Amino acid sequence: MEIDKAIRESDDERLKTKYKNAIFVIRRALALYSIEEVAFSFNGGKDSTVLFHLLRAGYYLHKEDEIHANREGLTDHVKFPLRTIYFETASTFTEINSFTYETASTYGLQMDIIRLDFKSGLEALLKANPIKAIFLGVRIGDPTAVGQEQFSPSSPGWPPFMRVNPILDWSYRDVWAFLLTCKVQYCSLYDQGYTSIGSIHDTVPNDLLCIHNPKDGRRSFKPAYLLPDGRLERAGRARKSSAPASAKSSAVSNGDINTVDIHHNSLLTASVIAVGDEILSGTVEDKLGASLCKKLHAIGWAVSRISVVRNDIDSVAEEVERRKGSSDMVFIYGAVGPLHSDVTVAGVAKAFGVRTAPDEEFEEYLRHLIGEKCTGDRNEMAQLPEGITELLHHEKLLMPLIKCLNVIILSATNITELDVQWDCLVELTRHSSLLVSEPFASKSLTMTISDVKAAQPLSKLRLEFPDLYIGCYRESRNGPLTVSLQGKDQARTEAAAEALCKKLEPGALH
Ligand SMILES: Cc1cc2nc3c(=O)[nH]c(=O)nc-3n(C[C@H](O)[C@H](O)[C@H](O)COP(=O)(O)O)c2cc1C
Ligand SMILES: Nc1ncnc2c1ncn2[C@@H]1O[C@H](COP(=O)(O)OP(=O)(O)OP(=O)(O)O)[C@@H](O)[C@H]1O
Ligand SMILES: [Mg+2]
Repeated sequence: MEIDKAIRESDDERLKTKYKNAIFVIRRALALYSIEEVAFSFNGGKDSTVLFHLLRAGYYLHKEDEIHANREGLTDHVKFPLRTIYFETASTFTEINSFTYETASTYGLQMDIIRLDFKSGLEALLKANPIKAIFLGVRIGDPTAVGQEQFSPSSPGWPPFMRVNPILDWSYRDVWAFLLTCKVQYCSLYDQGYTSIGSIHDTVPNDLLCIHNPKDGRRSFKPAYLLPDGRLERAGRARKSSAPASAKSSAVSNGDINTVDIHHNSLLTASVIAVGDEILSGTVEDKLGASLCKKLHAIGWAVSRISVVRNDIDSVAEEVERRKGSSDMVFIYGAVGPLHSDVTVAGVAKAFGVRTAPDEEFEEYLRHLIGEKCTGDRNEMAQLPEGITELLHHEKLLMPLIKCLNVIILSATNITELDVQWDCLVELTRHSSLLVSEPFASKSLTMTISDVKAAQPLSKLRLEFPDLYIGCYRESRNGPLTVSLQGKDQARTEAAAEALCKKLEPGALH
């Protein structure tokens, strides 16, 4: 079997391991389900092309075992019997379409072309066929991989089947190592700078592969397998899902996968998460949370929640998962480092459903900082969430800041370190408008009247100024009551202060 032979003859040990594991998953599925009960979801993309050849190899090996044939007994051209499903839409690239059809004809695939959306199409397919498991070319780092394992039942609300993901743990580099080692055909778009292919409406060649010809000013693109950093595979794709709370996601073709075009007029919200058993036991007092709130407020951000969680991956993951969806930005600190209790980075990875993987760039920084003690694969600190991490460098920082989509991991352990990291962050994100927001216009009034007397005028004020935040606090039960008025419009805050003064009896204001 030519695929199996090509991998066996290769000296790429990593590829061999990935291949072996994927074949194991495929053979496991073929042992669990009959051929009529499995299907292969093929869309002509690079990942499904890899999966297709793995399935051919896996099926061949499975068959070989099943009939106890010697190698001569089975020819290389064992017919591929898996039902293959292709969801075709009007917005599919013609190159993808023709590659899919050509592959089907070359290998004699029994292909079902479905022209419905995924869910309805799968419902119809399952009604008409006894399918129990579907092979997919989903990889960790794909947005759709969140929470998936090699065998994952379909989501609630979807028709029931097992999703089988043999290449879930493959990296971008592994995919290209496989396609090139096995010398198999792939869709021509990948030779034109496309690195991940969606619909014609949301996909462009990856700018990181762009070459400018200085003579005629023309742009051309290098092939996909030359992309130096696989984490930027989706840089040619428009961002869709998981946009932060009030951020308007935008198509990105500038190579920065994490760029988010924040809508300036809306109120931006942040969550702050501290990680530390010692804070929860009262051994250590958390000062960073309050400082971060002050800093965020000063640049016009509203902090919607500050929480403290235990040094435990699941506790961190659970909190980050909740906050990353409800806030525009999440700031997390504590438990960053190489100790057993330093679980923040892993927790963030888990919240995004990605694994942690060694980051060469980060490792280089660590090497400078801690020298040779920091060795390749044993260096836990160099493991960062794969596919979603951006390192923010600043000359004043010994280590770059870690940004995972809308979560910023701060390594500061005290106020002085936090001040430095914060200033660098603000400076770094100034031009990308990441943190830019209208500052708050605030006004404070101190009143000497009782809460009972203040209640009614304040209630009325709230109805008149629903666009403002009206807060009250007192430093002691018998002391004065401070009313704070905050909004994004100076004139409105002034007007509210004036309106409140009018509502109060003379002398009530301090
Ligand atoms: C065979 C197959 C099975 C799928 N099963 C699920 C599922 O169980 N749950 C789910 O949320 N999405 C499921 N999807 C949808 C994908 O997760 C995802 O939305 C789609 O592949 C993304 O394509 P897009 O980037 O073009 O939107 C399935 C898709 C296919 C093709
Ligand atoms: N239109 C479709 N028809 C059939 N299967 C699909 C379709 N879209 C996605 N899939 C399944 O989902 C998997 C993941 O899709 P994804 O777009 O991430 O990968 P790909 O298309 O194979 O490669 P690329 O990342 O280069 O686009 C595919 O490998 C395939 O199994
Ligand atoms: Mg694709």
